[in-house]
Amino acid sequence: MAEPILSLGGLCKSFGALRATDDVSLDLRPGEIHALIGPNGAGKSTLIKLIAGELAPDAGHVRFGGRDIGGLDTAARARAGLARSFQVSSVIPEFSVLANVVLAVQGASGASFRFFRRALRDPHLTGPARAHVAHAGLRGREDIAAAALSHGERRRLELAMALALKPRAFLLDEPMAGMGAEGARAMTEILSDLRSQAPILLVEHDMDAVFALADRVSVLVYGRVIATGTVDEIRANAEVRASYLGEEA
Ligand SMILES: Nc1ncnc2c1ncn2[C@@H]1O[C@H](COP(=O)(O)OP(=O)(O)OP(=O)(O)O)[C@@H](O)[C@H]1O
Repeated sequence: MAEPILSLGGLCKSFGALRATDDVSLDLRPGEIHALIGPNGAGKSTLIKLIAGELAPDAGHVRFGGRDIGGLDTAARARAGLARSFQVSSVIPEFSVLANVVLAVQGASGASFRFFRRALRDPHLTGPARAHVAHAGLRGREDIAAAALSHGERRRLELAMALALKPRAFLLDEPMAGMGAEGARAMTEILSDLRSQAPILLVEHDMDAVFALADRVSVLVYGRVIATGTVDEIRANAEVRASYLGEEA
């Protein structure tokens, strides 16, 4: 089996007396979508923050690309290839889709922003930017101002910008949130393709999307992983059904 890109071992985080993360160990392997599900307050967002470096664990480790990244701050983790999308966004609303992605490509290359007009004509920047736009499902929307995009398209733009960082793994916190059925279906297709670029740790409440996408699912309840398995295994798991999915699953 391929070496995991991301692995968590014995992670713990308490807020006062509350154990939000309780001895969590799981991993993310190349090419997969690993979904993290669980009831409200189960600790999903806390876990994502521990991985991204926004919170420090009380115990345990986060390994990424074969090394312990516990000592790295959020920015250093992002530079190392851990892409966290849909939370912080540097989209410039007045700029076109392509210009926003060109800026992201330019930023990722470490170049200065002074010659932005020239950047928009530089094929070394526009070539990759157009490819990221296409991968994120926005082909044909390159010249539209970001401000004019629908909510779902804006998320796709953020994905395109995240791709510019050449991520080695995605942490996606509720990418379907606030989308209608059509938007969620489109995003499901995009994420399905995206896993070939970099594996995805996906926190999502939309169970249709999770069951359609996930190669593996981990179920968090009260900060603990109560089960990890394929979609079929998770649907058949009596403890999961009792504590989370209910009988309709
Ligand atoms: N900064 C904080 N200080 C105190 N308690 C916190 C803090 N952040 C989270 N919690 C608590 O930790 C628990 C886990 O919260 P978390 O947001 O990680 O859950 P979640 O699974 O992401 O929930 P949801 O599905 O509703 O987004 C909750 O009981 C929450 O109230």
